[in-house]
Amino acid sequence: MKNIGFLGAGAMTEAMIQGMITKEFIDRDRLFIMNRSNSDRLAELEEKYGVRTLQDVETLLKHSDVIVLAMKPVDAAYALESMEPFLTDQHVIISVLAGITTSYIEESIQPNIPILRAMPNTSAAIGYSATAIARGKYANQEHSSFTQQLFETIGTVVQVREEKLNAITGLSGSGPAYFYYMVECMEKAAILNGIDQETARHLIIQTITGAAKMLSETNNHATHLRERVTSPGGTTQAGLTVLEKYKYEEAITECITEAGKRSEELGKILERQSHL
Ligand SMILES: NC(=O)C1=CN([C@@H]2O[C@H](COP(=O)(O)OP(=O)(O)OC[C@H]3O[C@@H](n4cnc5c(N)ncnc54)[C@H](O)[C@@H]3O)[C@@H](O)[C@H]2O)C=CC1
Ligand SMILES: O=C(O)[C@@H]1CCC=N1
Repeated sequence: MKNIGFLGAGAMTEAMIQGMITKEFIDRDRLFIMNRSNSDRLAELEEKYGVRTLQDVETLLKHSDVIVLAMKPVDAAYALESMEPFLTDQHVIISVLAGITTSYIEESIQPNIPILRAMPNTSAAIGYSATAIARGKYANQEHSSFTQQLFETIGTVVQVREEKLNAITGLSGSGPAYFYYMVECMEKAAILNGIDQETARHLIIQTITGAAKMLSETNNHATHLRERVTSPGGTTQAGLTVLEKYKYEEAITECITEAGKRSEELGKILERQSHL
């Protein structure tokens, strides 16, 4: 059994540890978390999940076989630099950082350390992440399998080629936020139309959950399911016509494309800074 150390105690780390603990993938005392500065946050995670928290990178690396990079992409260069003196050929690194390539990480640290890049999402907290993983050049099948097993404790996993990961980040890494935004808009619209917030919230959540389950459990295509809701000349058609008028498809396409481009940009910014 391996020990897992997290650098970064933010939203994504919390979602991952919550999922792993709930699914009993690993004993709590095999999880080590460190943060750059916020000791209140570490105390909060320790209290909530019974995980072990640490203040310095040397101790974290000493205790961990697998290191999960979970700071903001902009903080990655400093994090890698601080890890470098304490890394050994026994470590495996898993990065969930948007946009940061495995080759950037490989070049920043001593050679031959296996790097896996993963893009989960925050639904990891309840075991519903959609995670995509790719391996860097020093990672082998065994490393991929371990990483897959790890992320399967917090949802589903697909293995992809690394060049797909920026687009996937825009799609499913950021994806939950698009649905939350839609729910926010639907709640506001419901209230505007005289429905109280509590009733609206219940109806919307059940509707979105039902639609997701129809997609996954009936295996029908979204187009077919949409058509079955849409009676000719009925209410749905009236609503969808407005979405078309406001270029809904174009908005969604641009949203996912831009998010993916931003992922690529985040990686490039760091690479440029490192070459300065
Ligand atoms: N939030 C999300 O939905 C997802 C986030 N990600 C990726 O996960 C990473 C973390 O995202 P969040 O948790 O949302 O960010 P966050 O801002 O909530 O947390 C990042 C944490 O890392 C800490 N940190 C910074 N430098 C550090 C260092 N050198 N050593 C240790 N800790 C350090 C910060 O103090 C902060 O608490 C990002 O790179 C993001 O691209 C990936 C998938 C989904
Ligand atoms: O917004 C972000 O940059 C991160 C990456 C995917 C989801 N959240």
